[in-house]
Amino acid sequence: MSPSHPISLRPPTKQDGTPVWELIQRAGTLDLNSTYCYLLLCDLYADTCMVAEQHGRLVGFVSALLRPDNPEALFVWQVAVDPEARGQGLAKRMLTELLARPQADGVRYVEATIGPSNAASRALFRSLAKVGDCSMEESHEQGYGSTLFPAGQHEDEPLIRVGPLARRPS
Ligand SMILES: CC(=O)NCC[C@H](N)C(=O)O
Repeated sequence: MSPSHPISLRPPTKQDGTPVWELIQRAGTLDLNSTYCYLLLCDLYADTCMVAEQHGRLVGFVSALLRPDNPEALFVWQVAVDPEARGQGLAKRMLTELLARPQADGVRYVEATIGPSNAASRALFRSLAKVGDCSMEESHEQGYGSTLFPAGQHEDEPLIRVGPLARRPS
């Protein structure tokens, strides 16, 4: 896709569920969840999810939720960019715009689990920490170790925590 076509961002709707599933397949770097899971995220968690469209085609997706045990923490589940839309800062743009939503007003920490093979995501969160002038911590204890997955099926997913983010002026 030529970079000349503008990319627009918006909250998802349930109609995006299958195109998101197809995007995650194309991205090839994330756990492919069920179509139902993406339908549910796009429908019930739209306030903290984002889709990116270019020329009518889905090229980016972020799924996230406010942690039930700590509403000040936004847990970012997946960040996906279509291979043809990479190199334009789209992942950072989606995350930044997600954090700018009113629903994210109380967010002080951004969390995610990132495996060693997902260098792009790790760099994204390191960049978020730099822009936010805050720290990025990593915890294997609070993440999801490979032993929690079926034997040999998954790499470690240590928890990454960026924050504290500055409070936005009300
Ligand atoms: C931030 C991010 O994309 N994490 C991925 C977690 C996990 N491997 C998944 O794909 O759901």
